[in-house]
This record gives sequence, C-alpha cells and structure tokens, in this order.
Amino acid sequence: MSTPVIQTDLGHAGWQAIVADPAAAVIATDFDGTLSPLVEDPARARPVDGGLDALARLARSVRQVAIVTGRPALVATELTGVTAHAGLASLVVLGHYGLEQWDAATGKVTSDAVPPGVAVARERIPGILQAAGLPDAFVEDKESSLAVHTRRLPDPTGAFDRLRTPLTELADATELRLEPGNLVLELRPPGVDKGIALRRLLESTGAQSILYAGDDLGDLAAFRAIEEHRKTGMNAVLLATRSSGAADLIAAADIVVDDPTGVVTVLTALSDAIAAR
Ligand SMILES: O=P(O)(O)OC[C@H]1O[C@H](O[C@H]2O[C@H](CO)[C@@H](O)[C@H](O)[C@H]2O)[C@H](O)[C@@H](O)[C@@H]1O
Repeated sequence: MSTPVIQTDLGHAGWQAIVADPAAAVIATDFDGTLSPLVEDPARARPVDGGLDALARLARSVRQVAIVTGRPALVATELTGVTAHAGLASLVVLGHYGLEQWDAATGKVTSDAVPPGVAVARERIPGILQAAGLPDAFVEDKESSLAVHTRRLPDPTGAFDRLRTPLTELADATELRLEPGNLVLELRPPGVDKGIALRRLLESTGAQSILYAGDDLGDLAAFRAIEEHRKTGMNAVLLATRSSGAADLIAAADIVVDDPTGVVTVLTALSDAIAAR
C-alpha cells in the first residue's frame, strides 16, 4: 500500500520518524467519527471494518496504541470489542476526555473524581429541554458527564443552536465545561480534555513521536497539545476525518481523509511502511 497524501513537511517528518523508530511512537485515535462511522444511536456505534486489525497490527511494533474518547472508558471498550480482539493486550482507552483510563493489561479503570455539578446538571437538564420546546432531545447519561444529542430531532442544527446558550449557562452554574461536538452538547468535568490526556500519555510512555487521528472539536485540544510538543522536538502526524466537518481540525491536519475507512487505509499504510523498513 502506498504512502497516503501528507500535506505538510511536519507531517512527512512525523511519518518518517514513526517508521524509523516505531518503538518510540504512540498511535492514538478518537472513536466516534474516526474509528467508528457516525450513526443516529450512540449505542450502535461500532468500529469500521479493519479498524481493530489495523490497530492490532501497529501494536506489534509501536510503544503504545490508545483510543482517546469522550465516551466512558468501559462503554468504549464494549462498543469497540477490543477485549475480544487479538493483539490489543497493551491497548489503553482514555475515556471521558481523559478523566478515566482503562488498561487492557489489567482490565481495570482508573478515574478522577466526578464533581458534584454533574448530579445537579442531571436534575436540571429536563427542565431546560422542556423550556426550549425540545423535550425529546436524547440525553446520554455517561455518569461522569451528560451529552444532549440533537441528531434525531426534526431540525438537528436548529435544536443544537437553541440549546447551546442555556446549556452553557448550566455548565457555568454547575462548574462544568460545555463541550460542543457533532450535534451533541456535552456537560463534562473541567480540568480534563484530550490535550491533557495526551500530554499525560506522552509523559508516562516517554514516547518521542505520535500519530493522532480525530474528527470533531473535542479532538482539537489533542491537536493543539501535539503542536506544542512539536515545538520541543516531538515528531507527529495529525490525521483528521471529514466525518464531523470540523473546519479548524481539518485545517490543522497533516493528512485528511473522508471517513473511518480512510483512517484504516492510513494506519495500514503506516504498518506496511514499518514492515518494509
Ligand atoms: O471522542 P469521541 O469518541 O469522538 O466521542 C465524542 C462523542 O461521540 C458520540 O457522539 C457522536 O457519535 C454518535 C454516534 O455515532 C452520534 O450519534 C452523535 O451525533 C455524535 O456527536 C457520543 O455519543 C458522545 O458520548 C461522545 O462524547
């Protein structure tokens, strides 16, 4: 398989560094919209064909493979099916934007404390949806955070826009953070994001290079953290999918693909290049 189209010099340098010394590399990917196609019901999201195989193949030669997601870590492990998949015994899943970490090696989740604001927000959200005339918006209760989805409403974008201000006010009042995503508004604990999660991962693994794949606004913090690391010599490849149409993320990427199938193509090409070196 040939090298994918890498649009930047930094991306070329990152690719070459990973190929030259995979044992010093982290491969990290978001789940929804990146490893899994977007679907109406969050409970039905599954990895695209070949996604786990591509990660497992890379896991043989790189230092660490990780899934970094807004989902609870255990939900992500269930939806992905990673525990039943051969070759992923060293995988880590950073859930809730890094609030949690699940290690395949132990099967255990470690988690920071959930702030009391989540319980308060849980009580107030139904009233906010009612007041906005959107009582049927789907609330995904993730225990440590709450996601209000508008994808299944008659006017998903209009509903998203209508809920943004009251849910921002609720986040402020409960000392939570509003995380806007693809037709979803999440209230989650402050002090965590995918950038912080990745910084911790890079530090704990001592990695010198990274490929990160994402699709949505929540992945921008990861991209920004990696851009900072690049200034201190880290080699990196930033891979974006067009799944969520996140313009800032796409503009910052070294490689852009249409969807999760494109991610599999890139990861497979990277494995091939490592095997051929
Ligand atoms: O960090 P991620 O793995 O990308 O998770 C972010 C949120 O993704 C999920 O919502 C998105 O995917 C759904 C299923 O395809 C889709 O219906 C929804 O419109 C998308 O926004 C998930 O439900 C959230 O909990 C995640 O935080």
